[in-house]
Amino acid sequence: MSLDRNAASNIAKVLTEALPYIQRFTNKTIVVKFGGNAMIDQDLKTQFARDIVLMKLVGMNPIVVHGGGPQIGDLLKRLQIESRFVDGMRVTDTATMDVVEMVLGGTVNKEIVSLLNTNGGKAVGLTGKDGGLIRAKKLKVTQKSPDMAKTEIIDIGHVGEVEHISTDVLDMLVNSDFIPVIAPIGVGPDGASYNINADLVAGKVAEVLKAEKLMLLTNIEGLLDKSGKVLTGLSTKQVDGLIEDGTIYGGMLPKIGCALDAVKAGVTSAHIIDGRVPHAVLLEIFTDTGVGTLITNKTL
Ligand SMILES: Nc1ncnc2c1ncn2[C@@H]1O[C@H](COP(=O)(O)OP(=O)(O)O)[C@@H](O)[C@H]1O
Ligand SMILES: CC(=O)N[C@@H](CCC(=O)OP(=O)(O)O)C(=O)O
Repeated sequence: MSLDRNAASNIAKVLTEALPYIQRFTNKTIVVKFGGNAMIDQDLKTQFARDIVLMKLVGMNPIVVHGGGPQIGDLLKRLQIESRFVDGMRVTDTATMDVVEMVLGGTVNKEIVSLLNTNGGKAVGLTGKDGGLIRAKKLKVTQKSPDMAKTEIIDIGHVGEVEHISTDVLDMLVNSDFIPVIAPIGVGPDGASYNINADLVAGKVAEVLKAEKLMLLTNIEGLLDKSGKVLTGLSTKQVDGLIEDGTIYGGMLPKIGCALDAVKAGVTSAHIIDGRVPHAVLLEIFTDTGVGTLITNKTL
């Protein structure tokens, strides 16, 4: 392919305009969570892969953590296994855990690895079991009793929370110019598998790697208020209020929770952005004001 002089000149202009942003983020770790809901369109997936490869080629260190909730849901349906969620977490019995491991560690992880590789990257896929990457323990979920008189612990099965992230395998891959692609499956001390919400894994990975940015790509413009306006720059107290009055519910609960935790733990900024927008990742990096919902320690 060869470009005419005008087109080449436009590209040169765009590239030089990108230079300050590239310099700002060179050698910085950027954790990108690719949500299952943002993963449904083939063109978007390819654009996502090209964005990540470009980030790597210009010297940033992208780490991909992926979800796959809708993809797990599809296979469960085909197998006629019922599924339900509590506070954004899938209740995971043993049969469901097998499906989760198959879909996240198998189909979805390998599809993203393959897309990154066919677009010029060097990606390696991992679950939390590989290299002891994610040590997990059972997540305890509490709920108010129907009469609201007491708080009860409810059992949602093989759902985990991150206890420890081992950076050894990630450091090794990043130092050899690989792009790690992480499926959110944790391992207990006895080798048991745990299903972990992908946002929570992305947040913890960003924390332990002291990432510059945590980007959570989803299927909505950002955190919205009741009238549908994108909210940004929120304090912890404001977020608590929005949870209490029901503005934040379901899958947005772990997302906002891990964004706040990551920033409190030293990640410079966390962003909830619309993965349905073409090149959402690059738009975030190359825009001063950012897109979607931004959380920084200035706002907490
Ligand atoms: N206040 C809110 N603003 C935006 N989305 C919200 C809000 N509260 C709940 N949600 C829901 O959270 C969803 C995003 O979470 P989820 O479906 O788990 O996405 P992902 O698969 O990307 O992790 C949105 O599509 C929306 O239905
Ligand atoms: C415990 C729990 O809910 N785990 C999630 C893991 C996948 C995920 O988080 O996928 P998204 O990012 O696409 O929602 C699940 O089973 O759906």
